[in-house]
Amino acid sequence: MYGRVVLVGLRADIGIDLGTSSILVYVKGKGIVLQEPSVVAVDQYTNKFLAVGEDARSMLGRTPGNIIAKRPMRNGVISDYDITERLLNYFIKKSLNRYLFKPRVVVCVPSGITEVEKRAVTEASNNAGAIRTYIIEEPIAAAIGAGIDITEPNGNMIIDIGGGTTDVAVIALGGIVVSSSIKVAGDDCDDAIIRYIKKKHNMIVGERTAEKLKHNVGCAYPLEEEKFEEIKGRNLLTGLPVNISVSSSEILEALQEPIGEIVEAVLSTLEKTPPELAADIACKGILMTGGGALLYGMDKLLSKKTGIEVNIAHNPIECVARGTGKSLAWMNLLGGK
Ligand SMILES: Nc1ncnc2c1ncn2[C@@H]1O[C@H](COP(=O)(O)OP(=O)(O)OP(=O)(O)O)[C@@H](O)[C@H]1O
Repeated sequence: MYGRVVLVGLRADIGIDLGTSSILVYVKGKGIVLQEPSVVAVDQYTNKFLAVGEDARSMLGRTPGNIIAKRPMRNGVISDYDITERLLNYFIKKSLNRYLFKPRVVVCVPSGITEVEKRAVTEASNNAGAIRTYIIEEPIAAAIGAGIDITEPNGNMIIDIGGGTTDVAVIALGGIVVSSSIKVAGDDCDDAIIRYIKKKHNMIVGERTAEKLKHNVGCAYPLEEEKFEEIKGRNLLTGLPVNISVSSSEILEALQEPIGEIVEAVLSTLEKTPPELAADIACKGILMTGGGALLYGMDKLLSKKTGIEVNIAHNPIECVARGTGKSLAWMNLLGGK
């Protein structure tokens, strides 16, 4: 589905969804050409990249002493500047095989990030090879990617649940009217599962096992039929490897805290929404994007708590990248640096 784009003699404009969990690259005229986990494996003595993306992800928690597999983005912002810059450079080169001019790049960032953090993203992108970098906020990109006409005067509510951040925003007339961005999302759900398994089963499991449990039997709302998943880990007391079976209702219990914070963010954003726009949202419903929207029952739970219909966008993981890509058409309005 994804492939390298050969562009010779053209300016290549690209949109990048620089996510905590994954990086998606959109090339103007081509669509999404690349989607990889935002993970790198680095030799800590030579500082050399040993693996990037999917190959590096499979090394998480399994590397020998001299290699570290890490995510350079944490909670939606750059936690390791140098690695992020090199990662961007790698993905820009990988998505554009040959081009004469340096690309103009639109990078999508969470709505809550500071001016200093925006500057860090812009610098990392420019140093990675962009001739000019434009910033777009995640809820706007998510809404465009989900096919919403953001310029209309009606209010639209978007909930984007990613790996590191959850962005909740009410959009009207092309701008964000009220929003809230919290550093609680999919990764916190994985951490909550790790803590729960440790406390309840005296067992240590890694990030990947926790994420697998979340994907396969995780839920935010009780399932009609209980599901089970076998997992492997290490017993805390004996230090020996063990297998256990974990049920969906256990994961439901484990996720209470992070899910509760996401629900709170949605309710507080609704409380701050001007009445006319709130009425539009009540009529049209709320739209969810991001990988976290795929957690079973998240839509049902939010619908129950808000009393408003909640829908999941088509292909929610790609929405932000698609919207970032579509915004390339009017990037001059974004005022890049
Ligand atoms: N089927 C699924 N069920 C539950 N969670 C899922 C599912 N598929 C993906 N996710 C979760 O979605 C999250 C990643 O979503 P996404 O790719 O939208 O985030 P991101 O853009 O990288 O992060 P951010 O926007 O916070 O920087 C991960 O936590 C992942 O585990």
